[in-house]
Amino acid sequence: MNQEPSTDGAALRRYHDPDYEPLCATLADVRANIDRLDRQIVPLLAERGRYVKDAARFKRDAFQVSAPQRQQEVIDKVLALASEHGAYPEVIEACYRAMIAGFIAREQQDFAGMSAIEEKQT
Ligand SMILES: C=C(O[C@@H]1C=C(C(=O)O)C=C[C@H]1O)C(=O)O
Repeated sequence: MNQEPSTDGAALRRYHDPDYEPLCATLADVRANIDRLDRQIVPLLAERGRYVKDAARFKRDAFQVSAPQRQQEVIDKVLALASEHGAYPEVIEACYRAMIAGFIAREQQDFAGMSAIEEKQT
């Protein structure tokens, strides 16, 4: 029978690593911290999305909206940050690839609803 874990009981397992320092006494405490971080992460993603929207103003076509070279730069940059902060690199890469795909889909929609500004002749 599948059952969700108890949130208020004591730990049921331990890590073999003798240096592992537990963070929380209960799963409820773990989840309260995850919820606290999610409340910080989502507003940051909303702000990131507003900058992605603004980026569309500077582009000529769908290829420029996609900007694959910049995408790779972002992945490389966040993998370096992951290493600096001890984050799981495969999780960070998967999150960012999914996130950028979502942002580009939105940016393509935004782009389609814009009109070009006539360029001044010099
Ligand atoms: C925001 C941009 O547009 C797109 C979105 C990106 C992102 O979410 O980081 C990166 C490159 C582009 O695919 C940009 O060109 O900088």
